[in-house]
Amino acid sequence: INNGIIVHAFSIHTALSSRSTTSVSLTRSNNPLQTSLPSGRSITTSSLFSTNGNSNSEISDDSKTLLHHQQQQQLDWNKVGEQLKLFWNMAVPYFEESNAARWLFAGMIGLTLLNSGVSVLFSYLGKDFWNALSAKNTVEFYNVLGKYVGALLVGAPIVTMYKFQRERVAIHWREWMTERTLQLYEENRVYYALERGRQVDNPDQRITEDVKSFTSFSLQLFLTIVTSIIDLVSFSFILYSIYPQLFIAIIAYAAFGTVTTTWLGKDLVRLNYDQLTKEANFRYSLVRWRENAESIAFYAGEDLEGKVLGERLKVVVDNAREIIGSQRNLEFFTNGYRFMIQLLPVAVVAPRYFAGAIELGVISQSVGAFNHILNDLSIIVNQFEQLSRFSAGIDRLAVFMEAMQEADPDRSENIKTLLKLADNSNNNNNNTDVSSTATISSSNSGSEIPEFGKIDLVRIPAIGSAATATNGVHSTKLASPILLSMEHLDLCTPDRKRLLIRDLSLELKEGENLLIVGNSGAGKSSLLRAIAGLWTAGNGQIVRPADEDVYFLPQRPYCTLGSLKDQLLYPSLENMQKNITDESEATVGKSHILKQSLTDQELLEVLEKVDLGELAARSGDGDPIKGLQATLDWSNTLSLGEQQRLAFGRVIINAPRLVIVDEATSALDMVAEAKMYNILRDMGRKTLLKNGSLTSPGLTFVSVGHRPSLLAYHDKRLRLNGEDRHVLEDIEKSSLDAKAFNVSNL
Ligand SMILES: Nc1ncnc2c1ncn2[C@@H]1O[C@H](COP(=O)(O)OP(=O)(O)OP(=O)(O)O)[C@@H](O)[C@H]1O
Repeated sequence: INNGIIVHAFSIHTALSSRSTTSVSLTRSNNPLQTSLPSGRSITTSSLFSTNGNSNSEISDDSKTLLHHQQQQQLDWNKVGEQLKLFWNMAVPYFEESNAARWLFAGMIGLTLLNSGVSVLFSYLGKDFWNALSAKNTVEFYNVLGKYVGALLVGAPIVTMYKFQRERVAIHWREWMTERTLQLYEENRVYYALERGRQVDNPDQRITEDVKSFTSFSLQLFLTIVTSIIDLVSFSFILYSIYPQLFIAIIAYAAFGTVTTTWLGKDLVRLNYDQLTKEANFRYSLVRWRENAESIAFYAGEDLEGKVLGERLKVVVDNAREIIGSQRNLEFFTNGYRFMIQLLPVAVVAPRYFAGAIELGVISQSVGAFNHILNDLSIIVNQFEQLSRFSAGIDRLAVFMEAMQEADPDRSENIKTLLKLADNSNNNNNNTDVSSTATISSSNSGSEIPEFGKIDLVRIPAIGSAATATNGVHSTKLASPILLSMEHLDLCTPDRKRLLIRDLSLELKEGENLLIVGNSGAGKSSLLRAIAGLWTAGNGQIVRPADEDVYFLPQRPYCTLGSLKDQLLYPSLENMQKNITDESEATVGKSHILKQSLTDQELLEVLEKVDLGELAARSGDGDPIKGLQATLDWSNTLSLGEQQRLAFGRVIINAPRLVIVDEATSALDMVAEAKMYNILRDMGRKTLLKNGSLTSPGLTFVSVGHRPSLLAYHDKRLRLNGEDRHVLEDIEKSSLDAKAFNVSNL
């Protein structure tokens, strides 16, 4: 049918020519080289005829904020101003900050102007071409043909470079914006706050797809508007000079098209927004399945997983069906609207042609000019679907930016400065002084406990002035200083609905190791989260060493993507130990700089100490040094016990002052557990210096655990019994031998 309409348009063209004119094909392209043909050109109509396959169709999940925004996702003209402001705030920082951006952009504008110039040039050449042809003026025909070829040689590279430059800007902008967003996401543990606070769905999707479509479509839209304005001015002159009445016809037709399209497509914005979310939910289920493949296989849970996936797929497909239904309704109109463009100007001008007032070339030129102008005036008609997706994308990005800002209250209050300041506030979470940390935003609904505020977390700067650092051990003649203290600590869950610990005060000197025990759910791990600064809801104060001096050993160690060596150094980076003075220090923060420089041989000794001596050789097919560089899927390759021992190896390498151990030996037998704790205790031993003074212990640890055997390695025990009941007591070493393995002792 589509072709039929084109053929029909052809025959009209042929009929217009009183002499036998050659038929030419109709093209729809934004390529100005083609616009001289008596056909419709369109920068934008091509998108209407594309398959509308949503290339950026993904994203995810469910949250209150999301629902709220979805409800707002109707095409609402009052919202347009708000959206424009959001767009401006997110787009401007790039051009204000990056010099390269301004140059690239200027190049693109220059090429856009040239591109439009080529359009106009070909419009005139086209007119002459058709006139010569219809007049059978051979000399003039070959003359125009020659000019045509010359113009092609100049025009073709311009058109090519114009597109290339546009893509260059899009990639550069995307890189800049993704880096900024990632920086905001990782700073001050915002990624953790967002995850726990469940403020936004699928940040991964927002950082990848939403940023990408934001930058590329913004440019496309901008260029469409610029070329439309240039076209409008240049072709209006042409058209007006041909026949002023055509001008009035165009304005009326474009206004009619815009109003009708907006009305027909009003549901598409919301549907596109939903589609992004639903696609991502579907994809996320598959990722979760992959990540938990073994557990699901043990449970034989594939039926259930398959059912969940099937349900999510159905939701995706149902929404997609609604979208194509809406698109169909919209396209009934837009396709007809577009084909009318071919006929309308010819119908208006034809009587003058039949009367002999104008030549065929003038008709051809008027069709071209009419098409240009109408397309310029019909941006909304032609781009409606893309605009609706773009609008949904702007909203998703803005919600994300706002959530990142809320997750870290010290940040600037508006998106524009947020994006700009991201660079300057780099790594401020690694300050050693008192600093606020990521706040878990609460949903602020339900029964919050009103009197609780924020726990004050004080990070003591690393020793350096009062005592001398020597390989992670410092000496002092004074009594051991306090390493960890809590004062009147009240700890709530992040939603502030439950009080887990009330009025806890304790002091832990260097070298004094603390064991935290209590029933499941009593708040043991939560207390560790508060020490880490992950949970801040409550009252009171926690004083502890700076981030670079604290190391956390969770029950399930995280294995990073990378080599065996990367696993050992984690979270330090390999090159950090080699060159800590270069610019990398500025970008990765102190806690990622190793305090000691270790050779591969020394790393192998560390593996030996944690009973993983053969792991390197095994991974390197017999060559342990090669094994250190081996990259495997470590979390699925190593057993949990091996991963836990590897984590103790990390402690040796990272040489912290305070280690927080959260059931980190749960997968080990008693002998291995003893070995790991003895490593920690050895690192904590005081040594006698030549001047007669004792060094302070190099390492202190706080453990959470259920096993009675753990008592032997600790000096104090904190028993949490829920809410305001807790007991802190010294562990009597003398009484341990007999009771150590008696469960009731805990
Ligand atoms: N993000 C959260 N929001 C609200 N409540 C939470 C959150 N995370 C954990 N909790 C609740 O806080 C309580 C304390 O959890 P925590 O992990 O500290 O227990 P635990 O004493 O370490 O238990 P276990 O010995 O089983 O590991 C639990 O009841 C848990 O359900």
